Order: sequence, then C-alpha cells, then structure tokens
Amino acid sequence: MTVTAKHVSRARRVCDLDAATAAAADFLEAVGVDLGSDSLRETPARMARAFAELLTPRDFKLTTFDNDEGYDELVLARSIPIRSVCEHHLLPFVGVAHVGYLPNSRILGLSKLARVVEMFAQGTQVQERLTKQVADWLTEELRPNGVGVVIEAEHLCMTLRGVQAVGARTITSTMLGTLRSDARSRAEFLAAARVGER
Ligand SMILES: Nc1nc2c(ncn2[C@@H]2O[C@H](COP(=O)(O)OP(=O)(O)OP(=O)(O)O)[C@@H](O)[C@H]2O)c(=O)[nH]1
Ligand SMILES: [Zn+2]
Repeated sequence: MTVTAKHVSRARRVCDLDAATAAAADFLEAVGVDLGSDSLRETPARMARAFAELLTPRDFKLTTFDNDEGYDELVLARSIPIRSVCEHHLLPFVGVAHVGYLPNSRILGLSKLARVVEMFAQGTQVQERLTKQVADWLTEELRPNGVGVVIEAEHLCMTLRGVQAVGARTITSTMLGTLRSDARSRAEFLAAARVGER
C-alpha cells in the first residue's frame, strides 16, 4: 500500500495581536463598555487572542492511501462538529458537517475528513461557501467517484440578535460526481447522513 502525506495550509494574513488589542479596547469603549474594572481590564487582549484563534486556519497533514481493496462504496463521517464565524457580523455559527465520498484509486485517512472541515471553517465564512469548498477540495485531492457534504448550523447572528429566530438551523449541501448524478447513490448518502438527527 502506498501512503502519501503532504502538508496542507490555507493562505492567511499576519495577525498583529498588539494592534488587535488596542483596536478591541477602542471598539469596546465606543460601544459603551467601561473597561475600568479589574475583571474587564484584560478583556481587549483576551478578545484579540480569541478572534486570532477563531480566524486563523489550522494546517494539517493530509494522508492518503492506495485503495488496494478496491473499496467502492460510500465512506461517510457524520456529525463532525463545526464552528466558524459569519463574515457579516463576526458572530459564530456552530453545528455539524456530514462528509462522504465514493472512493476511486485513493482513500483518505479518516480523521482528515474532519481536518479539512476545520481548515475551511476557521476564518470568516458563509455556510454555502464552506460547504462547497470542502466538497471541491476533496474532489481535487482524491479524484473520487463522488463527494457529498451537508452542513447543519445555527447562526448566532440570526438566533441571538436581529430576527432572534431561536432554534433555527440552516442546512446546506453540495453533491458532486455520482452522488449528484445518480439518484440511488444520493439517496443512500442522505439516508446515512441522517440530516436533522443528532
Ligand atoms: N447566505 C448566508 N447568509 C448569511 C450567513 N451568515 C449570515 N448571513 C446573513 O447575512 C445577512 C446580512 O444581511 P444585512 O441585512 O446586511 O445585515 P443585518 O442588517 O444585520 O440583517 P439582520 O440579521 O436581518 O438584522 C443576514 O441576512 C444574515 O442572516 C451565511 O452563512 N450564508
Ligand atoms: Zn451573521
């Protein structure tokens, strides 16, 4: 079995924590938060570190294997936790991703299905783009017979504030290859993903 591994990373800009801390202090003052008390004094620096953590994509090692056994049925990781930040309000959206593929000549180390979701989730995002990026990336890297990605998420910008649609969840999906063109494969994927169930 041939194993290949390579380092995968997304482009990013340099994060200046000192500048972010000063800006966070200005921002909090401007929205009326009094930073004078002991418990709030460090808040701008914490806020800067927290956003740096949420917005910086994490690299990972992509490991793939030869599909020696010729396994050609669905491989699906369901309920992969996701957390991301909506690019309109900078508020989190959280939920789960169900990611599957129909192997061709290469199979993916299983944990990498969760790693790729995490890599694209980290940063500012919209759910539709995140869904498609994961599917396109798997297609590019594995040349599989099909890829399916479903994301179910709660956007705090629409549940905590604004319209306050408490409990609303948004479902997005991208199906490619056989999972898009063949109704039976697609139905099998959706049945295994059990969208809406925990
Ligand atoms: N399509 C899409 N929209 C998103 C996502 N995350 C947040 N949004 C939406 O982005 C939109 C931004 O719209 P605006 O009208 O400019 O923002 P707003 O005035 O704060 O809107 P309200 O949330 O309705 O108060 C809102 O409708 C959000 O619900 C996402 O992942 N995908
Ligand atoms: Zn938002």
